Amino acid sequence: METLKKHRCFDGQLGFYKHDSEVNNAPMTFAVYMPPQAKKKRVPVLFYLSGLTCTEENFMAKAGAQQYAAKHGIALVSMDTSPRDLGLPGEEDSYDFGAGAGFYVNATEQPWARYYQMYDYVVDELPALIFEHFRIDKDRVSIFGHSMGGHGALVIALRNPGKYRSVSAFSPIVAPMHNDWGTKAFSGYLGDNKETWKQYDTCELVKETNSNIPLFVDQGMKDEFLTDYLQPERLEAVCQEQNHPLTLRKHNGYDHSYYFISTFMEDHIDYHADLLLA
Ligand SMILES: N[C@@H](CCC(=O)N[C@@H](CSC=O)C(=O)NCC(=O)O)C(=O)O
Repeated sequence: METLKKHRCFDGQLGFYKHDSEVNNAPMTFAVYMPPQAKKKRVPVLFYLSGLTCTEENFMAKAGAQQYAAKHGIALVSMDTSPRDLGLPGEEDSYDFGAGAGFYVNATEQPWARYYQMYDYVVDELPALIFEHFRIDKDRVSIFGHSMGGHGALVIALRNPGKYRSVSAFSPIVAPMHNDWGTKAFSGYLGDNKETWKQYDTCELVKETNSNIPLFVDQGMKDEFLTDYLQPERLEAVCQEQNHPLTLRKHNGYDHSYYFISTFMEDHIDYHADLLLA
């Protein structure tokens, strides 16, 4: 693991790192914020999954989360949204597929399958690396994310009952099987058999999961992607039908940006802190 840069931040330390990912067969970058409490003891950790086009830095630079993580004594981890610079055909052609758009799936289609194993990366490989190198309590782990990363966080929590203490999302893509972002990604990474897509679709998983983990979601009602890509009404309907616990807060006037995310970041960190520090 190579340290790229470090910054003191709210009396803790924010570091940017690079390592050779075994599951992705490629170098990956990630960031870790260690709160001041970690100087003396192991701390819980909150993983953040970013949206389309993001690297690990968007969240650390724009979300304003470190001040709340420092207050509660929680570590934050963010990671790049895909491997990069692989030279694959089409890798850089669009913002919603290939580099910056891994969709947190394990690709099965060529040429992506060898490199785009982002589900396994987030669920297994990166946590193992983090637990080895940082003073973190591996039994107190939560997850959240934004947009494509909100989709990733919800899917990962629903598919891994007991692994995460809590999950939340800003403006998540809750039904990728039913919009152009999701169908483009899933057909490219997973192929045409839609049965294989269901394991990565939050609304489908709510019907099947053994997990009863509550879903905490914030959505801006002036979000430019609301109707065509985010479709929170689908999550509302399926959670009601399945009696799955959901808190969906709708915020008038807010868009899809990090201005929205930073506005409600304190609520999300407080929510996770309640469960991580219980
Ligand atoms: N049209 C834009 C789309 C990219 C975009 O809006 N990305 C969002 C996430 S969208 C869903 O996953 C984002 O978080 N951007 C980074 C940021 O710092 O705001 C484009 O072409 O870039």
